[in-house]
Amino acid sequence: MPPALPKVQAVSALELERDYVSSLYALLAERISEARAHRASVLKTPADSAREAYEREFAAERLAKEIGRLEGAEQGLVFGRIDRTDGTALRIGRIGLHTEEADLPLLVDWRADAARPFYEATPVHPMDLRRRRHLRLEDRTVVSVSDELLDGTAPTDEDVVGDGPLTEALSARRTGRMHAAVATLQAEQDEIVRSAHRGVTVVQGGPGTGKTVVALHRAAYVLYAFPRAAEQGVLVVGPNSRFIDYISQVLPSLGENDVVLTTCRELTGVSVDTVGPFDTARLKGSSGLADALAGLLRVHQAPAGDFTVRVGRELVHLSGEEVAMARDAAVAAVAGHNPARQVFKDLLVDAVTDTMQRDMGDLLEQIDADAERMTGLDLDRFTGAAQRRVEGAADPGPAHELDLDALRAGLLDDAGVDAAVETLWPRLLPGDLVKALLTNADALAEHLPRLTAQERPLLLRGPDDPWTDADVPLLDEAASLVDGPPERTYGHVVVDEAQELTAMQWRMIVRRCPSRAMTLVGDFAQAGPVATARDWKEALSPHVGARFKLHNLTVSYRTTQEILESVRDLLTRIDPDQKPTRSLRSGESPRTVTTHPDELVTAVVRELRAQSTAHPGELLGVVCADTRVGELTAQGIADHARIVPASEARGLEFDGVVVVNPEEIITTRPGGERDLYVALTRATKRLCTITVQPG
Ligand SMILES: Nc1ncnc2c1ncn2[C@@H]1O[C@H](COP(=O)(O)OP(=O)(O)OP(=O)(O)O)[C@@H](O)[C@H]1O
Repeated sequence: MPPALPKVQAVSALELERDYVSSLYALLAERISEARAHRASVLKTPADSAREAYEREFAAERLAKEIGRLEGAEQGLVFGRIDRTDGTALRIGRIGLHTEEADLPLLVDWRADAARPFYEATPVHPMDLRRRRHLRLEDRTVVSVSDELLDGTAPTDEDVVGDGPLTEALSARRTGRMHAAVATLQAEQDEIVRSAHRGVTVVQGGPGTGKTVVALHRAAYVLYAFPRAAEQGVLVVGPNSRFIDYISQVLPSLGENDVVLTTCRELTGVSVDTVGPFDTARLKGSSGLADALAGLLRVHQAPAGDFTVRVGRELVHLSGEEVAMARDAAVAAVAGHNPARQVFKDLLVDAVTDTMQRDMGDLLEQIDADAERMTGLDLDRFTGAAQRRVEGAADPGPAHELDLDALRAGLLDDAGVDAAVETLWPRLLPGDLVKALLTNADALAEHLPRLTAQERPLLLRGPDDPWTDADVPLLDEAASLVDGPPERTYGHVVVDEAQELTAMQWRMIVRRCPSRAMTLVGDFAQAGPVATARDWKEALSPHVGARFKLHNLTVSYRTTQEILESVRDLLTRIDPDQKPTRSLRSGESPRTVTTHPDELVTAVVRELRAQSTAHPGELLGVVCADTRVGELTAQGIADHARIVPASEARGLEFDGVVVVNPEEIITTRPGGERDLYVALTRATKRLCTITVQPG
């Protein structure tokens, strides 16, 4: 018989918390209806001018965001409570809630400084806490509480010392969508999330060590704690749309809807749906392509030569030196070929008017001098005095002065001048620049001299070939060279699975983050075949030198100890320097099933059936070689589990995973052992590998 007392304690603590939490929900509902009413009244206000209409829209949009923020926080609104040794208590939740009457907030936002001890206090450093309490809610009701006593005192009637909430969170069933870990963020994660460091933060760690958790909570923290960065916006970049979908609910559930979540492919708005061969993609990812595009651009910026333009009946000539001066000044004045073209044109027109003025002056002086020589009269004085007598006007100045402003304006509008400028400095489209490089073997040879003769043809394409994935960063590079820096930049950029980025993709990302405030998380042991860097230094040094702060996460919250052990040899092969990760969890030993090639699908179905019968409701994933997806889908595997091509498995997780034909995963893409390592580390509970025995 369990002792009666703890049960009574638990019920009373639970009821106490239930009352408090329901009053918080009532307050939240009030805030939401206030915001809705406010928005409705703003929208009803008549606007007498365009400006007023704009202001009204702006206010309504701000209120819509506020409503979204409040609604987003509804699920699991409150999850913690800290009791200080001075007897005061604070409730910790997804957002803060205050009333004017109360001195202390009724609910403290998890990112507020006051909430820090909830994450960081330990029995060794209790941070003036007596107790940390976790609340678990279902819908809007507290269903359990669990306390940790931190000051060494013995539990009293009001404490409920139970199973760790982290263990509970980790063993919960997966849903196919990532959830916020805000209630159980661990101290080593919290330290990174809450760091005051504004530069580049790098987080590395093995599979399941919470890198994505840290990245997303960091994004939410930045929005809360760094108002300038928040104002400029936060961008989160992930490896593919499947992953973006997987993480898409985390930030809204933390009350943050204002983050742009995207992939490199979608960042530019160029639409592509073709993936090129790996060798080509890897070459296109190298930074040499940026130099090549810049080099090729210079060919289109008055590389040499003089400039002659017809003005009326005159031909005006500028020397090669004058043209070069205008070119250098234009390039220095403004970023982007097309904007600089305008400056170049202005400078040429200035030079033309100067030349005309000079020539005209010379000509008139020559006429004056000839006339004086012949007549002995000072013609300037003579004509000036005569004119004054006629008009009664003041001295109009030297007779040879031109109306320079009118001349300049006329030249800027002149089609002939524009055509002459166009031959020296043509207007360009970004795609034209990329095509000019990739469709021309001579341009490739000239601008990519370091590539071997075998490599260069891999880059050649036909003028009408569709753009591929690997062309997107080239088009983006070309856009920045041609039109100047991107219009939309961000105050903070978060990159997940950052090991996947090529040098050209890094350039794309960094270009959008002028402040270089970034949180980058990844694991180079999981790098795919196109990744160009082998470590953070190589990836980041072109952009920030050695100025980045590196954190290591060493505890896996996903993968069981047994699974980690089963991939240890593989890890040593693909990344011998990587420190082994330890897991908080243990579970079943991974299993291997061997089957005949013709029986592969049957074996997969049998395994999935067995798993779903033994563990109903659990989320199952089948990871296979990309080339195998079609067959498994056609055979109805998707009725039992999610089918994930190995190339898109990074970052995802399932309760149970079936890895289909590891040999095939290894051989389908270059560096396939890394794909296999990723595939084998996706399960939270159960891993089964189905191998094929030839013949
Ligand atoms: N503090 C935490 N509380 C609860 N769950 C956590 C915590 N930290 C991590 N997890 C869970 O552990 C799992 C793995 O976390 P996450 O996906 O962030 O790891 P990762 O390092 O990004 O993995 P990968 O290298 O495979 O991309 C997720 O289900 C996540 O929710």
